[in-house]
Amino acid sequence: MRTRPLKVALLGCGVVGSEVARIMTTHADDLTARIGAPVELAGVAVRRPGKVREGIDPALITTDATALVERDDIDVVVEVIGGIEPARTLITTAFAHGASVVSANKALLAEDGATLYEAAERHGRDLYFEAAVAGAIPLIRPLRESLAGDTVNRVLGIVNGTTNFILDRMDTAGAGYSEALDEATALGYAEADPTADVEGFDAAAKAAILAGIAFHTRVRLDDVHREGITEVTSADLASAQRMGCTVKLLAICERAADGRSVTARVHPAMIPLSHPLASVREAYNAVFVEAAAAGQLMFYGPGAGGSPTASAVLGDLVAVCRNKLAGATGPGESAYTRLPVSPMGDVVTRYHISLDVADKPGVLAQVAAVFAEHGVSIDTVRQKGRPDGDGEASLVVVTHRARDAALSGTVEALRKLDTVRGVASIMRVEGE
Ligand SMILES: NC(=O)C1=CN([C@@H]2O[C@H](COP(=O)(O)OP(=O)(O)OC[C@H]3O[C@@H](n4cnc5c(N)ncnc54)[C@H](OP(=O)(O)O)[C@@H]3O)[C@@H](O)[C@H]2O)C=CC1
Ligand SMILES: N[C@@H](CC=O)C(=O)O
Repeated sequence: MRTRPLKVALLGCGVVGSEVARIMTTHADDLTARIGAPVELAGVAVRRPGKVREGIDPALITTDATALVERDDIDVVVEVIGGIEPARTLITTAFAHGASVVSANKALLAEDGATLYEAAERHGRDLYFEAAVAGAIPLIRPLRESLAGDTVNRVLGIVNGTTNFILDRMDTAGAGYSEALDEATALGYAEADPTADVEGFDAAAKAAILAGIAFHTRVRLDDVHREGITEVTSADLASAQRMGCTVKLLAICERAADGRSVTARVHPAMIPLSHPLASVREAYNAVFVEAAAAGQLMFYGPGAGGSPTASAVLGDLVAVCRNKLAGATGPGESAYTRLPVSPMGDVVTRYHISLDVADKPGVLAQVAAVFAEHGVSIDTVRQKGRPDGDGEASLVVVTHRARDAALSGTVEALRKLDTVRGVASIMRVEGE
């Protein structure tokens, strides 16, 4: 057992960072035993130095994060500031000054992971980021290490706790959208700017990271088709219930059948209540991984919040410290293939479309003809006249599997029909 402690610089002491610091203190002996050397918190960089931070020696607090990562005695930098800058520069500076890095920063990894991977490799340091995807759930390491000998074909799941919490509250408790978002924010699930959650940016960043690692290629945030939950209404949830479904924000990353391209997308989708993802409640996440030899694997657990995320950070910290003592580094950048990312139009799935139409003879045939012209086959149709007798009816069409581009063409043509007064909602149907 080495007695000289490994020194850790903590960048950020908010929801996640404060829990990392707490566990480092309360579990110091266990961490020492697992690593083979003590770990010491050598400095904590924050924006507001005057804020009271329970359990943290005020002498460790600094607002000069750059000076902290430039210290030559720092062994590991834990970056839990978030955002692109200054996080990116601080991480690359840390590598240059001899430290390995543990980060929870999915936004940065999805935006510019290549720069970080390259800097880590050039300086012979570790970059670990288990906490960046799906909170406490071990997912990055299984993909990077356990499944390294297999071929992953699909990754599908719920990877954003905030939006799952909101949809769950709206669906099961009849809560309003804003009320549920406020609750998720108070519980520490939401990003500093919750737009990242509700508009799907956070899930898209995670999808980019997952697709990159799963398919050994490079997928950036801009490559991921993204739709958030801001347009999901209680009418959508009620419609889903009538179909024996619920609505979830899904991240879906797929390798094409010929193995020559990939797709990555994030959008709300209806899934049957019998599907395991339908019972993922509150801020929990769940991810299915389908691999050629392993078959289907499911990963489930708390997807957000200070303590679950700190668990993943601490797991990485132990691994990185062990590597450091062994004079080694863990698995690095795995983007050894260059698979193109296909556009959303190439995705094939099913759709649930709600239309407001004129309630008169021939309308159904007219609508059906538009679907047929675009090669989109209809599975079921449900028409309901309005009780207020305003001459309009609600028409719900569920399609068979079709290309997204064909569905977009269909909807565009439907909007041009005089008898179609409006397209109330379009939602993909997954998991059947
Ligand atoms: N919350 C969660 O459930 C999860 C979060 N993450 C990721 O973890 C990271 C941190 O998230 P979270 O803890 O929720 O965020 P918070 O906003 O709660 O904390 C951010 C921390 O960073 C500090 N900070 C911000 N800017 C600077 C700067 N320029 N220099 C020094 N310190 C700075 C803040 O200081 P101050 O305290 O003074 O304001 C604060 O302590 C993000 O990348 C997030 O995406 C990942 C998984 C789950
Ligand atoms: N805001 C994120 C936090 C964890 O990554 C979420 O809600 O999932």
